[in-house]
This record gives sequence, structure tokens and C-alpha cells, in this order.
Amino acid sequence: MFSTNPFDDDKLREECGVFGVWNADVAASFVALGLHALQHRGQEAAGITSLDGAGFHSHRAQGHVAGNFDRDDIIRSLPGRTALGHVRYSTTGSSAMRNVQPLFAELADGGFAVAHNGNISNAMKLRRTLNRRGSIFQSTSDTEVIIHLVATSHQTQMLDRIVDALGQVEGAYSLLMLTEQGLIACRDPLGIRPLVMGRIGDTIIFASETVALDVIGARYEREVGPGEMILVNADGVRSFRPFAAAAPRPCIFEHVYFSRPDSVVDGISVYESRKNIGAVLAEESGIDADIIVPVPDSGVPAAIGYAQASGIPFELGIIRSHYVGRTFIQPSQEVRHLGVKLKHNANSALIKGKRIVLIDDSIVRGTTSVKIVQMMRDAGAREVHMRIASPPTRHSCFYGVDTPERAKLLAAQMDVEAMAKYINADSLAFISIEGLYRALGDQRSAEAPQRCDACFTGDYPTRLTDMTEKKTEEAGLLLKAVV
Ligand SMILES: O=P(O)(O)OC[C@H]1O[C@H](OP(=O)(O)OP(=O)(O)O)[C@H](O)[C@@H]1O
Ligand SMILES: NC(=O)CC[C@H](N)C(=O)O
Ligand code: SF4
Ligand SMILES: [Mg+2]
Repeated sequence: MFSTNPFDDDKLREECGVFGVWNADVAASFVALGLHALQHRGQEAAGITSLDGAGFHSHRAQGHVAGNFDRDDIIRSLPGRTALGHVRYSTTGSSAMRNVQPLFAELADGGFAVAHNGNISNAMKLRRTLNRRGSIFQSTSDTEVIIHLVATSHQTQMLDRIVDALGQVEGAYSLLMLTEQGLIACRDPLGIRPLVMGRIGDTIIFASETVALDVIGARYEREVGPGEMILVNADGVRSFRPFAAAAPRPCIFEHVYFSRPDSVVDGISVYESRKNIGAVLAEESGIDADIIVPVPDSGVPAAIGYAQASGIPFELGIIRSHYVGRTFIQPSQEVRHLGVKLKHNANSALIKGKRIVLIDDSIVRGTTSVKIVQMMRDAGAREVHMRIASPPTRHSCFYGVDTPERAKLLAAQMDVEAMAKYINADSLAFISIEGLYRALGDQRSAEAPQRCDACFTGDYPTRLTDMTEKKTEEAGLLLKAVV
């Protein structure tokens, strides 16, 4: 369905992964492998754009990387020594093909392909202005704003046009761009979403997470720094710092849930950070019990840390089907419910008669916790305690992660005691925000937090222009809705 409000059907709730390769035989096949390793970051759609002597080639498809990009004919239709790709997640309505990335446009100085992880928090405002000036949008994605800003920039050089465009953008962006001038990687000045660089000999690779470097046998070189722009072409690898320096605010939720545990994010192993989070959680809210049971998958490392710190045995009390993907990032509530039922099953022989501590990384809507606690009770657990490896998620994310609107966040509606009742647990506790920072080796500065932790604290590191203007517009309406 097409709507006149560009973001009506998108609700700005996505998380994505990007991967790019410069200077490899059949670069697209590397990108397909890299995207496969990033599949957990977005399961709705995937796309690859390549560049060879003849021009740009693109294939975008709904669904997983496997099934679309494991086909020989598809990879052969993407020739060239350089390519970039994207895996996307979005909510219902925005799964339309026109929003699937990489987005591509023919600009005055040649083709321009872009793959974006993040979210632009003033995209609506920019879009309105661009629309009035005559820009004709092909998608409802915030990312397309970047293309129009580049296209209409008064600068003469491509890199300057990109800098000019990004200077007008607020929010989070880890971007890969492919132009005839080369492959460009760029991270927003706060470095909210991750982006790393790797290498195999003379082949340069960019990826959202280091795990994608591992699968193609590339060596991790370094992070793309917050506010850094890197151009790779026949002249080599050049780094630019076009934006005013700012204290970085990388997303803390990457450590809690999003990234794969075998990735290194912000220079820290995600597995180690999750184990540390579990250990701090045990220190803060330990309880006497017989076994520690993780809610698979993302609850597992924190549960290992909790079990090691508490001395209570770690047991697989819930078995996870490997044929069901992530439920938190499925487009509709109906599918999410179904996903949880299909995905987890109680290991009843182990659970019966035991006092259990369930460990999960987060409670968002509460769907998983309600189901899992009931499952443990049905399996005969004597007591069911729940411990959560992040603070209560009370605020929405505007930077590219699928935390829903506040009204749907369980912790925004009730306090911890009421949540415990709602999920029917004997007790419920969350790690503190200070404890979470401690687990990552930091002491949280209240004045200038070292990370974005807005979904827990409401302390957003950028302006939220679209959201603020929406509220102001609603407040100014003469006719007010009563329900
Ligand atoms: O409160 P909710 O709305 O249910 O969301 C929270 C749950 O969603 C995530 O798991 P998910 O099943 O998405 O993925 P995982 O397999 O990586 O844990 C997260 O790990 C929690 O278990
Ligand atoms: N959330 C993401 O990282 C995806 C990028 C972009 N916001 C989109 O809608 O496609
Ligand atoms: S609001 Fe939460 S999920 Fe979004 S970038 Fe900040 S910490 Fe990450
Ligand atoms: Mg989970």
C-alpha cells in the first residue's frame, strides 16, 4: 500500500546489516557470504549491488540471503570486483520491494548505490523540504533522503556532495556507498551503529560486525571510527574526518542483544561482555535456586556468566528449534506469538520439581517471558525466577532498532513488581544501568554517558526532530481526538 505520509507504514523500526567488498574476483559472492553471517540483523529482505566496467548491477529480494543469493545465476548476474549488500528488517507495510536496499539512483555524476544501517531522526522533515523542491521519491525509506540530498547538493565533487548531504542528517547511520569514484564507508559522528573494516591481501571489506569478516577469512583491521569517512579506490584507502568531533555514543543494545556473540563490537568481545553482564546480574540480584536456565539464543552467554558467578549449575532447561528465526524482529505480533511457541520447548525431565532462574537478555513486549514462564510451570518447576541482562526497556529507539512504540513496551506500562505478576514469575529483577556499564568495563557518566542507552534511560544522544515536530503538530491541532 502506498501512503501520502511516507513513514506511516514504516513506523521507523528496523535493524539492518551492511557488507561491502573492494577488489575481489566476483565480489558479489563474498558479499553473499558476508550477508549470510549478518542474517540475524535483518531477515525480511536482502540485496546486493555490484560494479564492473559496464556499470552497476543489482539484485534485491524479499526473504533470507540463503534461497536468494545462494543461486549461481543470481551471483553471475552481479559481475564486478566491487559490490555491497544489505540485510533488512522492517515492520509490516514497509516490506515492499521499493524499500529493499541497496537503494540505487543515476545521479548527474554517475550511479550511486547506498546501504544503510541506522535511522535518520529528521528524515520526515528533510523529505518534506526535498519534496517541495521537486524531488520525487521512489520509496518510503528514510535512507532515500540521503540520495536526494547528494543529488541536489551544490558541491561539485562526489565526496563533498556526500559530506554536504550527511551534514544535514540527524540520527544514526553506518553507510556503505558505491560510486564510480570508489567504495565509501561512513559512520555518523556518534558512531551509534557499528561498522568495521577488514582485509584479505589487497581486498578491502566493510561489515556491520566482525563475524562477517570471519566467514570469508578476512583479517579484522579496525573499526570505521565515529564520524569517519573512508574512500577505497585504485588510489588506495583514504580516511577523512569531515564532521566536527563529538564524544562517541555507540549503541549499548548491540552488546545486550543485536550482535552475534562471536563478534567484537567497540573493541570488546560480545560473548565476554554478555558473560560479564550475567556475572554482575548475579551480584546485584542473586537468588537461591537449583538451576540456571537460559532463554535461548541471546540469553545463553549471560546465563553462563550468572551461573559461574553464583555457583549454581547451568542447565539447558529450554531447547530451541533451529528452524525458527529471531522472534523480536518479526514483522507482526501474530507471527511473533507463533514464533515463540514454535521456537522454544521445555526440557521437562530436567525442570520438574526444580527452583529455576531463567535468564534472558531483555523484555520488550513481554511476549517471550509470559510464554517461557508458563512453559516452566507446565513442566513442573517448583519456583520460577526471572533475571534480565539489561535494564527495563522503557523508551523507543529512533536509531534503527525494532523497539516498538512506547505503548507496547511492557516496562513503559508497569513497574518491575507489576511486570513480575504479569509474566507470572515468583520474582523478577533487571541489571541496573550502572551494572551494565560496569560489565562493559566503564563507569557510566550521568552527565555524558559513554554510550547510547536511550531505550533504558530516555537520554537520546541526538535531536529527534521528526518525533518532536509530530508532537508539536498534534498539540497545535484545533480538533483534538478524544480517544
Ligand atoms: O519481550 P519480547 O517482546 O518477547 O522480546 C524480548 C525477546 O526477544 C528477543 O529474543 P528473540 O526471540 O528475538 O531472539 P533470540 O533467539 O536471539 O534470543 C530477546 O532475546 C528476548 O528473548
Ligand atoms: N534499520 C536499519 O538499519 C535499516 C535502514 C533504514 N532505516 C531502512 O529503513 O531501511
Ligand atoms: S535507543 Fe537503545 S537500541 Fe537504540 S541506539 Fe540507543 S541504546 Fe541502541
Ligand atoms: Mg531471546
